[in-house]
Amino acid sequence: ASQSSSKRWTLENFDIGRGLGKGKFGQVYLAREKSSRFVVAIKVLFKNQIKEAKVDHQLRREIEIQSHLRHPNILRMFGYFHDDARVYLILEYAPGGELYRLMKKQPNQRFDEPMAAKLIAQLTDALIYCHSKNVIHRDIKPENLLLGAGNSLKIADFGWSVHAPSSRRDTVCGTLDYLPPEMIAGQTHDEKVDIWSVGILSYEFLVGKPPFEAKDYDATYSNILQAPVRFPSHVSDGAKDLIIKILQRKPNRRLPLADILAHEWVVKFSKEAS
Ligand SMILES: Cn1ncc2ncnc(NCCc3cnc(NC(=O)Nc4cccc(C(F)(F)F)c4)s3)c21
Repeated sequence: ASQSSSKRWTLENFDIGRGLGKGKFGQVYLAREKSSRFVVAIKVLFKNQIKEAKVDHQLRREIEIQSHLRHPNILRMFGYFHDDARVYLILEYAPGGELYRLMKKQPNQRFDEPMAAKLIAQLTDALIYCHSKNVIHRDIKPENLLLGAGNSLKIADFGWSVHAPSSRRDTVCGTLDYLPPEMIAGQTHDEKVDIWSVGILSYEFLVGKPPFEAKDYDATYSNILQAPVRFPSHVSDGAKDLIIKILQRKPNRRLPLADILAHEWVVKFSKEAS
């Protein structure tokens, strides 16, 4: 396995299987390395699209950051290779697929407290590890969360990750729902942006939609900056207490990741079989 990070891979080393999903920049395929028969996922990115979007520096940073991360709740990147038109990311295969698909299949399209707490604990554990390496993910949202064996959570796609602190220059693309006030206001930000995302996801796992969701970009933008968080009546007091302590607009007031793991609601429900 040591050779895997330095070895020169080519497409000929793999049998390519079914499509696993389609991203903005390319498709992901199930694949098997021929000599070892090891199953992986391969994400194919088109060089011209990467250049057009001026994100090649982000891709290089992702590959660099991912090659040093090792955690059970972070999807591994085993290596990459490229040909004249495409870049191929060799990734750990997550047999449970995308988390949001599992959530949509649940009754009321939301998780029960034991499942939600288990996912939150794993996500928090992975982020404690990232932050210990001075890496902030910055793009924690259901689309970037996959499920490994036993519905274990896997954070994927470090395409937006940076070393803290950072003052993002690239424009935000896609949904605002998971971004904290300081990022949408284009201010400097640090690893506490990921804590905010844990709060947003905790709400979404339990309610079925993110707290500041609105009909359009401007309404979402203003909700993130000033709207109070409102909870449906089925959300327990313990869960409400946790979410309110995380979704603090001032980054320094947010519950630190270690305190999220130690919160009584998380401790109580992440141990229960779901
Ligand atoms: C769907 N699915 N089901 C099972 C399964 N198993 C494994 N993986 C899956 N999906 C792929 C998950 C990803 C992991 N890392 C990624 N990285 C990325 O997509 N990076 C990236 C893209 C475009 C542009 C940039 C750039 F340039 F802006 F930086 C960076 S995507 C699976």
